[in-house]
Amino acid sequence: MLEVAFRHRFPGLSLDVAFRAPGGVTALFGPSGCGKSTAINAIAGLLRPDQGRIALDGRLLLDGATNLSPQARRIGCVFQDARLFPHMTVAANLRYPSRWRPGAARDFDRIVGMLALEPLLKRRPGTLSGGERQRVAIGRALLSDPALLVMDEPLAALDEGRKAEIMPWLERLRDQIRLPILYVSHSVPEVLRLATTVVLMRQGRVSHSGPLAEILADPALAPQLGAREAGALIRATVEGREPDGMTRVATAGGPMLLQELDLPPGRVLRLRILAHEVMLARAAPQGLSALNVLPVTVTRVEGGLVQLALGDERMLAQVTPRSVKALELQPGIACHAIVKSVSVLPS
Ligand SMILES: Nc1ncnc2c1ncn2[C@@H]1O[C@H](COP(=O)(O)OP(=O)(O)OP(=O)(O)O)[C@@H](O)[C@H]1O
Repeated sequence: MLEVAFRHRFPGLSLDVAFRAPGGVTALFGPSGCGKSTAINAIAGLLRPDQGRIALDGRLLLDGATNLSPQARRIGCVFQDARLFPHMTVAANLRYPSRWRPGAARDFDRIVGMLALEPLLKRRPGTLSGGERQRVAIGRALLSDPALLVMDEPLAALDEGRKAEIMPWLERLRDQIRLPILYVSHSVPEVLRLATTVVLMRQGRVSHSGPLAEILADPALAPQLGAREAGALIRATVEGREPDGMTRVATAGGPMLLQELDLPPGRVLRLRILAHEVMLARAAPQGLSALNVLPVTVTRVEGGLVQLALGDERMLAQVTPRSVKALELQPGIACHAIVKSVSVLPS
């Protein structure tokens, strides 16, 4: 568990940042200039805030009397620009952290294998692609034997192809190494794929934080995430294949049909249902082409965004203010959510 609380004043911005990051991937999300990099720098020991307390797994990194050096904090950093040493080979870059952490050398082969760095070892950073450089930067951060990895927009400088190349490595870090990661991003798709917890920042402050699914299903937070991205993430379990090839899944609100998925029964998935792909009806609709109609109860209405309870999960529907009135949508009203399209994310 990372515990962060600090204040710092820059000429144009006063920061007052407080949050906790449990295990898994915590995404620090917010508009440009809100203070995300400053928070990362304070945690990594690259900036001393005016005041504050930062602790990692109960180990004090910073308070009025303590200010551990970046090396002593056991935090591996990966930035947007890989920040490799240009005059050193990839192997020498990777071995660099073992100067102050001799134990890290033991993990060299394992991490080189995991990130498929073997073919790059003799090359210099200038000869690598952006994606390869980031993979080396991730390897170097892991070889410092960190207790936490902080990544400040590690994919921002890469094109879509290179991003797609790196993403599975990040998922492996999360799922196989189980290293806690603090991940700064502007990108909702990245956050959706990687994060377990989200910390939303605005103008130097944390406005909200919580589990990813909870943050996504909060209609009041949709403007901060981007209106087009408003929508929920719900769990589903593959049940089986229908005779026409469609896949039947179980959700908290009952069964749903998805396009053909080559996945065995029992596999757990996450379904991304965008608010503008959901229509609401007070009576059970008949003669619809949409396949998925789920019984839901309205839990909140914020403007045109309606939060719905689907069993113990929450989803969102985007409707017009006129429909809110016409359907008399208010908390407690039972209705039917017609889901026009769903995208499937791995669990
Ligand atoms: N060393 C500094 N001196 C003065 N102001 C600074 C300094 N570092 C950052 N700032 C200011 O503090 C604010 C927060 O910057 P920060 O880099 O933390 O934002 P950010 O959320 O990471 O932005 P981005 O997403 O664009 O990287 C900005 O207004 C920035 O100009």
